[in-house]
Amino acid sequence: MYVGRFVVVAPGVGAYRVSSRSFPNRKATGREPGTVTVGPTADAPETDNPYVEYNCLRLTDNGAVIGNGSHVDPIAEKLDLGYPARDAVAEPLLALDFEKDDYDTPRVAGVVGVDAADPSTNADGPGAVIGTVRRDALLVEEVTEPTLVATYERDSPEPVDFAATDAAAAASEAYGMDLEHEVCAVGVAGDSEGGFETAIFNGDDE
Ligand SMILES: NC(=O)c1ncn([C@@H]2O[C@H](COP(=O)(O)O)[C@@H](O)[C@H]2O)c1NC=O
Repeated sequence: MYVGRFVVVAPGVGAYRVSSRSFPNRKATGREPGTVTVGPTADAPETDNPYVEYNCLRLTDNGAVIGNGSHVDPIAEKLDLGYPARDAVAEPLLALDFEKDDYDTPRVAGVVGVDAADPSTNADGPGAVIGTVRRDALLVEEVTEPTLVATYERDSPEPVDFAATDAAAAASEAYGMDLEHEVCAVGVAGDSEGGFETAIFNGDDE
């Protein structure tokens, strides 16, 4: 099955995977501390598609954000400002809406290390929030078990088997899920000092 990009979050751990039919020549790169960017590899054909290069992971003092586009940055900014995680996810998703491409591609996002409703406990974790905006819906919810939402087919949050508890395992487990056209994945998990660890998996031949 092809589901496109997807997020998995659970309390204290999360992963984001790029799967792509149209733009497979991409990788995830940690360009600066606390930020991971998806972008083209050196051999990728040029494109003017505005949706294929973006920050897919941002760490804040109030939670870690993952997602499939430019909404990741304003979600991180709102967490930094102390917004409840539910609102930090919902507002940018609603403002930016689904992508204006040939597929009305939904935006998907997850935050780990948060309380959904009370910003004063955001940094204490280990809660998680997942969200998506589609042409027909805005869905944002707190989760207590591993939950997946994808751009296509599996486009409402649903429980998923996900065993990883650290960042490296989360990235490789998401990359290895039996869903077509895997490209790269990132993982994030709370660490023992109240911060986050992150990992990137660009496939076995990186
Ligand atoms: N975030 C991404 O990595 C991403 N990659 C592709 N898209 C969009 O989704 C469309 C379909 O891409 P694909 O055939 O690879 O699933 C693309 O034309 C582009 O508008 C993306 N936008 C949202 O998922």
